[in-house]
Amino acid sequence: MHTKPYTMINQKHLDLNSMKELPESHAWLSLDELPSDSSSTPDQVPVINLKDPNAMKLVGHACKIWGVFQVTNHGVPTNLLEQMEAAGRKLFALPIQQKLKAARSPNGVSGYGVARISAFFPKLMWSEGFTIVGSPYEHVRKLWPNRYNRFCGVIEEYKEEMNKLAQKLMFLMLGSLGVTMEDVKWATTQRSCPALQLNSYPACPDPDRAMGLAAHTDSTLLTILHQNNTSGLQAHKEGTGWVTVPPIPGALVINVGDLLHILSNGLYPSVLHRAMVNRTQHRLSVAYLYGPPSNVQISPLSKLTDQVHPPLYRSVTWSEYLGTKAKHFNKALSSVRLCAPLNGFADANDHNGVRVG
Ligand SMILES: C=C1C[C@]23C[C@H]1CC[C@H]2[C@@]12CCC[C@@](C)(C(=O)O1)[C@H]2[C@@H]3C(=O)O
Ligand SMILES: O=C(O)CCC(=O)C(=O)O
Ligand SMILES: [Fe+2]
Repeated sequence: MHTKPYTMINQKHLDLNSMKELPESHAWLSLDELPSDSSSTPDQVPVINLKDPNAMKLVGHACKIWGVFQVTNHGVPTNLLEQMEAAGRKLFALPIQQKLKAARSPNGVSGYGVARISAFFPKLMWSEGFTIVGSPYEHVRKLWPNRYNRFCGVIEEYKEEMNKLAQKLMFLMLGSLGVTMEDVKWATTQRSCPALQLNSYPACPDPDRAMGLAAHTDSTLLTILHQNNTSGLQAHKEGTGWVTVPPIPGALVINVGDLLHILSNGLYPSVLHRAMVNRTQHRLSVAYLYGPPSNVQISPLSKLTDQVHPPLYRSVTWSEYLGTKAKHFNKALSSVRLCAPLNGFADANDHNGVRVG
């Protein structure tokens, strides 16, 4: 058999860490399509100190205008963030054959694999991921048959801390809309079933033509993202375009997801975001995807609707919505929409298709 120019394990699982040039399967832009200049913008994603007495108002404003913001003084210990990052680094440093032992099955959610949204794009993304829903043990044991306890311990502790922060953020986000936690009983009484998504973006030989993770919105109520000290995350703002969300040591990025978009009757739009790659640095991120308990019906809060402001979305459960997202991807939100927007335009999320650059 002749030697291939890169390590191909199977069609979708190339060992990106060992590639010296960008294969066509991963080239999103051809050389003559490169954007000429990404003009810099003074518009910056808000950074909010959660100990600020004004935090609730600031969070509400950021959710309305951006759908994304960073938080400091969030209460998650820095050393836990470091431990989580180190654990992710160790996982992705394993040989590809080892990682594939914990591969996500075609219909499964947990495990190692390419971005789930890959199915909607003609090109592959320059990233690998590891998803954990529920207990991490089953999959992690396949990676380290004898030494899985430490990794799983970090995961459990991380989920615990992130859950506390997610509750605090829900309190601030809803509070800013004049909604109390009593109005949303499930938020305090039932436990949610969050997902943890570890993302790895190896250094890329041709970063201008590659895509780390294509533009998408999260299906969640909110997502808490930790990124290592390498930039790559970009958020889309109406009227401005793509804005880089710079890593700030110790800070966490908060995204508004589709379910909060629905719950807030469109007042807090879910943010379109993507991850770019670079030539020299390995980028890592860990997303805590927070949703409601899986079978609770989520619909626009009655406090936010009246005759002038009718509910814009029908009710859905998180599990139903994840199914809709898996099928319709960027059309999922508009597929549960009840009435057309007054201004006649489509949902802000309708245009996050194959466009890059
Ligand atoms: C609980 C969730 C939320 C998922 C699906 C499932 C597990 C992994 C999540 C992500 C993580 C990466 C982006 C996304 C778009 C993806 O492809 O997988 C997310 C998706 C969603 O927010 O819809
Ligand atoms: O790596 C990033 O910064 C983005 C990750 C992300 O959007 C996700 O996991 O949903
Ligand atoms: Fe995301």
